[in-house]
Amino acid sequence: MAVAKVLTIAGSDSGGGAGIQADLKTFQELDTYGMSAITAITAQNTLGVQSIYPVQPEVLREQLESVLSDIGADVVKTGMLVSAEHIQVITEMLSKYAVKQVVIDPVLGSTSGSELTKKEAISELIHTLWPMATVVTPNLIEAARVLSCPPIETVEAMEEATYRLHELGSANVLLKGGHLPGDESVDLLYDGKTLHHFTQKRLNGTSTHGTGCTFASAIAAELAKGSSMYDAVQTAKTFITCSIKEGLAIGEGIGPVFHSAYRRRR
Ligand SMILES: Nc1ncnc2c1ncn2[C@@H]1O[C@H](COP(=O)(O)OP(=O)(O)OP(=O)(O)O)[C@@H](O)[C@H]1O
Ligand SMILES: Cc1ncc(COP(=O)(O)O)c(N)n1
Repeated sequence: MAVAKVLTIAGSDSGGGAGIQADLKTFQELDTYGMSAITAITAQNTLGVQSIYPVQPEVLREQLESVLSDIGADVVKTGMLVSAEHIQVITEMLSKYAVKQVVIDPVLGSTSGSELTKKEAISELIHTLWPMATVVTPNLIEAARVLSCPPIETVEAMEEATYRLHELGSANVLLKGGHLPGDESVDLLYDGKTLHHFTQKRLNGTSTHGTGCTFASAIAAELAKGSSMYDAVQTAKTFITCSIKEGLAIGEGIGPVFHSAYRRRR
């Protein structure tokens, strides 16, 4: 049986809501074959990130070499990148194996406030990996940090930021508005020509741990199956909206989204 293959390069979240675990669950729910290369092991739960143990860049390189030299990937998706050295390994391996589609979720920190990618690595990310992306999926905080601009708090400021982010060289920009003040969550997709708005009434669910990882992974899975960028984002939007609506009230802190909710929807 032919199957679309998706590789995530990200950190492990022991709590299972974000990172590698969220990515693999999402790939599976969308009928693709998921693989992983781990950048760091985090001890993490719904209350926050207790500790972070980066893997050596060489260990990351070996995982990528093993997977890409044998199985290959229709799409590679990245999350927590840790450091400039890890980013250098990733760009080198994506070039070596001529990976055609790359989804970059520029995870800089966790919602609970822990730094997941070092500040000094942002410039490496922007100058090397970012221009290789089929699509980048920053949230509003990440976008403001990458652009060194004031907080993005309106749809107009989001539009302006999207145009500026596109100048950094990715084929598409998907700016996520989950943190936008107001009663709508607006995401913008820009391919250098057309700007699309994906608007969703803000859901009140409090189990939102892993929304960003899950959303980017759903886009990656749909692209791997051959969808256009617009259709991939449309399906990913439905996937994340269902997952937030059915978010899980587990743990003492911010619960995870429910990755099976899209499959179980009526
Ligand atoms: N309360 C909400 N209601 C509806 N959609 C939401 C809500 N929060 C996030 N989303 C959607 O979830 C997706 C992820 O967006 P968000 O801006 O939360 O990413 P993120 O900040 O990277 O996620 P994370 O919280 O995992 O770090 C986007 O499509 C966004 O519109
Ligand atoms: C390993 C890993 N990757 C990404 C996130 C971001 O997810 P969130 O912002 O929902 O905490 C995380 N907490 N942990």
